[in-house]
Amino acid sequence: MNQLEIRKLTMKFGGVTAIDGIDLSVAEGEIRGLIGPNGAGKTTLFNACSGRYPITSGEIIFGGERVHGLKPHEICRKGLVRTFQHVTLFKGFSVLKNVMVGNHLHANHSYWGSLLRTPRTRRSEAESARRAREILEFVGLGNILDREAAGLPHGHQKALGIAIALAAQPKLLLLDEPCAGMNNDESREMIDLVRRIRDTGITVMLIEHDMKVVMGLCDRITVLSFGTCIAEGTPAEVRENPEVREAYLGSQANVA
Ligand SMILES: Nc1ncnc2c1ncn2[C@@H]1O[C@H](COP(=O)(O)OP(=O)(O)OP(=O)(O)O)[C@@H](O)[C@H]1O
Repeated sequence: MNQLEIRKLTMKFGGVTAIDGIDLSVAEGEIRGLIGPNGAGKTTLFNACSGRYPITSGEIIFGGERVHGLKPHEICRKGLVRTFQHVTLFKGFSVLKNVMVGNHLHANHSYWGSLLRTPRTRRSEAESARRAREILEFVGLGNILDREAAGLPHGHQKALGIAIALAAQPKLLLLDEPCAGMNNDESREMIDLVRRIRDTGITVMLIEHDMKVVMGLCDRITVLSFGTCIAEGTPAEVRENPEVREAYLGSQANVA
């Protein structure tokens, strides 16, 4: 079943058409890659799906429900959760606290409960800490719970960004360049993490410029160019597609 259906989506910024009538569907349980030369519209598509920017026209259907027009936190609560290319952490907080803040979205305590620290709130906070530990264990940061987020190496910051997103209990996770700026070892760990996330039943759509990562990790790939979808298929199909090769000619990226 398709979990995400984007129909005739158009996104305009003043005179610039960043997305021009795109149709795209993502099946439950797949890892989908979104690639394309600089300025193709990839980030704009993520921003549209997550409610960051209002859409100009078209529809975004998630789990059978229209989500365009909803606020970012409402979309997030429905299970469509994104990470950012540049990790946004609460720098002064510990690793654990960062994930607990992410958890808060689904926490089961009221404003007054938080203020008065009622027994129910304390139970709920303990549960939130337990879940945060579990998620951090899962992403490989279980041994640095008390470290301050600001001082973490790049690979760990990226993993923490994903842990925060996982705390929001996604059904579909949008990952913006998960391997950007990583060395080979960090990239390998990230690829393994994305696969394990999918194995827990979460669908993944990711933007990534590193073709080795995209081709090795994704079940299917959608290729954007100048705001339109020029190809979609398995990594092998996309690699052989002449239009895709043409779109990348002259750019630094190589559809290896
Ligand atoms: N907030 C905005 N205001 C004006 N123009 C924008 C805005 N966001 C994106 N654009 C324009 O929309 C087009 C698509 O940009 P977008 O960032 O989505 O591309 P991209 O495929 O993510 O590129 P990159 O790989 O370089 O990140 C570009 O021409 C960009 O300048």
